[in-house]
Formats: sequence, C-alpha cells, structure tokens
Amino acid sequence: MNILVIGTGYVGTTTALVFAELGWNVTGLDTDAQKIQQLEKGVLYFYEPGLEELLKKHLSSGQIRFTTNKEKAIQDHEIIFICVGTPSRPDGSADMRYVKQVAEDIGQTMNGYKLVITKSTVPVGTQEQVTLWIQAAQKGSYPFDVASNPEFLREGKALTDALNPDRVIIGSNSKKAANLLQTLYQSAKCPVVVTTPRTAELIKYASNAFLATKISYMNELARLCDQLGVNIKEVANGIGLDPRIGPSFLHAGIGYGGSCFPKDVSALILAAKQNNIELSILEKVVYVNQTQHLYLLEKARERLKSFANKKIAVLGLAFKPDTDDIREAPALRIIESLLKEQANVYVYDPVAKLPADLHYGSVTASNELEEAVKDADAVFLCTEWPIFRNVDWAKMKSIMNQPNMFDGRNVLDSREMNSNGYFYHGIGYE
Ligand SMILES: NC(=O)c1ccc[n+]([C@@H]2O[C@H](COP(=O)([O-])OP(=O)(O)OC[C@H]3O[C@@H](n4cnc5c(N)ncnc54)[C@H](O)[C@@H]3O)[C@@H](O)[C@H]2O)c1
Ligand SMILES: O=c1ccn([C@@H]2O[C@H](COP(=O)(O)OP(=O)(O)O[C@H]3O[C@H](CO)[C@@H](O)[C@H](O)[C@H]3O)[C@@H](O)[C@H]2O)c(=O)[nH]1
Repeated sequence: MNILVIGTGYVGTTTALVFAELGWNVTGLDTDAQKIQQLEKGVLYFYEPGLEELLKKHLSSGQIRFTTNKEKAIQDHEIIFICVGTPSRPDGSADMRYVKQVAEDIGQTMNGYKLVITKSTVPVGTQEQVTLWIQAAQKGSYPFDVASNPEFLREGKALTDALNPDRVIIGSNSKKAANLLQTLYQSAKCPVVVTTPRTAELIKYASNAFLATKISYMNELARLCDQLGVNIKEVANGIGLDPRIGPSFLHAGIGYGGSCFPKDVSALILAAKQNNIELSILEKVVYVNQTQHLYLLEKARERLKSFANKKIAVLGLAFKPDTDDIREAPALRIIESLLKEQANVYVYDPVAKLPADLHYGSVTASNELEEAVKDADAVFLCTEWPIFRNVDWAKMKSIMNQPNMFDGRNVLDSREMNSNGYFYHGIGYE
C-alpha cells in the first residue's frame, strides 16, 4: 500500500519515516516548498534525534519521497494521513483551517476510493466534519472513509515513541477503514484499540489533559513542600511507587510548555463549555501552569531585591530537552518577566534559538554557557538539558558576580550546590 502524509511537520515527517521503516512506500506532501526542498535533500529542518539518519536512509532506498504537487499526490494515493497543525485560536479553541483546506483539496481532487485519516489532534466531531467538507468539495461521486488515528509521540523522543507506541487508537465507523488501518499497524507490539471516531478523538485530548493535570498537581504541591521543608522529589518518588499512580510525569518545575499541552488543555476546556460542562479541574491545571514561573521569579526577587540592571543568565530555552522547539516554552515566560523588570538577560541553549519577537526589550544570545554565566547575579535553569548537570558549578561560581541558582527543573543537587557556596532554590526542593 502507498501512503500519503499531508503536512511534513514533526508528526508528519515522523509518521512518514516510521511507515517507510515498516516497509510501506510513503510520500510526504506540504504547502511549504522550502521544507520540502530541505527534506528532499535529506536535511531535517528541525532538531529531533535520529530522524535525519532515517530520512537519508529512506531517501536513498526510494521508500520515501516528498512533493508540493497536491493534485498528483492525492490522485496517486488511496491512504491519506492528515498531519497538519491545529493551533490555538485566541479563544483557546482548535483552529481547523488547515484540516478544512486539506479535506477540500482531497474532495476536489479525488479520483477513486480514499481512506482519509486524521492524525492531527482534532476536536470531537471532526471525523463527521471532515466527511462533510470532502462531500461538499467533491466533483464526482467517489467513495471514501474518514477515520481517526491520533498520535501520541513526544518531541525529543519522536522516533522511539512512534516506532514503539504504547497503544494504537483507531476510530472508525467503517469496517473497511478499520481493516486497512489494522493492516498498516500489523507489526505493532502493543494493544490496537478500535473504537468510534468520537472516542478516539477524545482519548487524545483526555490523555494530554491527564498528563498536564499530573504536572500541575505536583507543581502546586511543590509550593507547599517549600513551606513545609519537604523535598518534592522524595514525595514524587514515594507516591510514584504506588502502581496506581506510577512514577512518570511527577517532576515539579516551572510548568509545562510545548505545542501540545497548553493548546490541547484549552481546546478541551472550551469544547466542554460549548457542551455546557465546566471542566473545573482543568481550569485550575491551566491556572497553576500559568503562575508556576512567577513562583520561582518571586523566590529570586526575594533574594536579589530587584532585577533592575542585574545580569541574569537563563540556561535552556527549549520547552524540554532534545528539541529546538520553543513554542510555549516556560523559559520565554521567565525571560519576558525579567525584561519587564529591566534585567540584562543572557540566554544559552545548546540547540534552540531565540524568537525574533520578544516583548519588553532584547536579550543576548550566548554561544557558550560560560559567556552567559560570567558576571551574572543569578542563573535560572529552565530546561533540563543533561549538559547542565555536568557543568563544574564550583568553577562557575568563581566567574559569577553572585552565586545564585534558581533551578526551574530541580535537576541540580541542592546539597552539592550549597556546599559549593551557592544560594540554591529549586521548586519544592531547597
Ligand atoms: N508536535 C508533537 O509532538 C505532536 C504530537 C502528537 C500530535 N500532534 C498534533 O499533530 C498535528 C501536527 O503537529 P506538528 O507539531 O507536526 O505541526 P507542525 O506545525 O510542525 O507541522 C504542520 C505542517 O503542516 C503543513 N501544512 C499546513 N497546511 C497544509 C496543507 N493545506 N497542505 C499540506 N501541508 C500543510 C505546514 O506547512 C507544516 O509543515 C497537530 O494537530 C498537533 O497537535 C503533535
Ligand atoms: O514530569 C513532568 C513531565 C513533563 N513536564 C513538562 O511537560 C511538557 C511536555 O512534555 P512532554 O509530554 O514530554 O512533551 P511533548 O512533546 O509536548 O508531548 C506531549 O504532547 C504530545 C502532543 O500531543 C503528545 O503526543 C505526547 O504524548 C505528550 O507527552 C514539557 O514542558 C516538560 O518539561 C514537566 O514539567 N514535568
């Protein structure tokens, strides 16, 4: 079977490469000619471990190709995965314009049976909506099915996650579509759940919202730990040993970011409101997340009295390690607050780049960690890149103006930092 993947972003590129690795012939289609040109040359235009090697391998094996020619691509393929973005609208709802465009393109161009699968994260009811969009755009009367197959990969671990999923969720009202999808995933060594499209669509939002809830719960508990003199890391370890709770996603810090949790939690809250249901727990999850960076800033303000004219080093910009993605990165919230209070901010990240449009002033991007830390009055550690753990912090102290460390990811050893002469503050972890 030949597979077409529409949208060659994180999810589309990974999906295309994973299906190529499983032995299928795959074409990646995007409207962005620059991205396609790079992918055709074997160059990944974003940072994601392992993907570029696989891209080169499958370009040379001929298993994967890329194109911007949507008419030909749609006509040549029976199986089409929609992997375009569904970003937040200002009111928090999912912006469906890219999915609608693709559905209309498919409707206008199709020349025979198509199985259209939404892999993008889409609101409940999208399968029905995509069906209507395709029908409305159709020139002839060709049969088609629309199914839902949400993606659960994490950035930074995209390849491992997509090659070894915990579960495959197939939402389909059509036996033919469900069978085709089961064939595509026949080598999956995990449960393959076949359900209704609406259930599949909700499973995706419910998963992300549940994980975000775990994080905000731990983050709020960490604030209490600071007051009680209890270490949140030990609490996380203690509760995580209960298999009903589990050890993951209990790591307190300056909050979750990225292109998924913030937008998906908002979209779920809004979708519930439209159905006269208040998801009050999730509203608090968002509130805790939006105030978590302020909590660490307040600890630093107490120590430094004022940020004005102080040199502050921000280590880590990406929303998490092993990615250059800065969408909704908590580091950006910290930087903007520091700039607003007239600090001189120096940023170091091993991979991620500063955005062009920072409010409240400009920031110096440092090429070396030492350059950011030299003469600094405080360091904010915002992303848990492993290299930050291996820095010789005792040596760093000698080049700082004041040895203050605000560890927004609780990654450094507080006792070691204190014995090295630092004033150290983590989150629920002193
Ligand atoms: N990033 C993740 O880790 C992740 C994980 C699981 C699910 N998701 C979901 O998957 C979807 C895609 O996310 P992403 O991070 O890959 O997005 P992205 O922004 O990186 O990529 C989307 C791509 O779609 C292309 N595109 C837009 N309109 C198009 C059209 N009409 N025809 C062809 N291409 C078009 C864009 O040019 C872009 O390259 C979203 O719904 C997201 O919520 C993302
Ligand atoms: O214990 C934890 C775990 C994560 N985070 C933060 O949470 C955010 C999201 O992390 P992660 O979930 O690892 O990354 P994403 O790539 O955003 O992946 C999430 O979002 C994707 C898009 O929907 C889903 O496919 C994945 O299953 C889901 O984990 C990051 O800012 C992390 O720093 C914490 O603060 N504490």
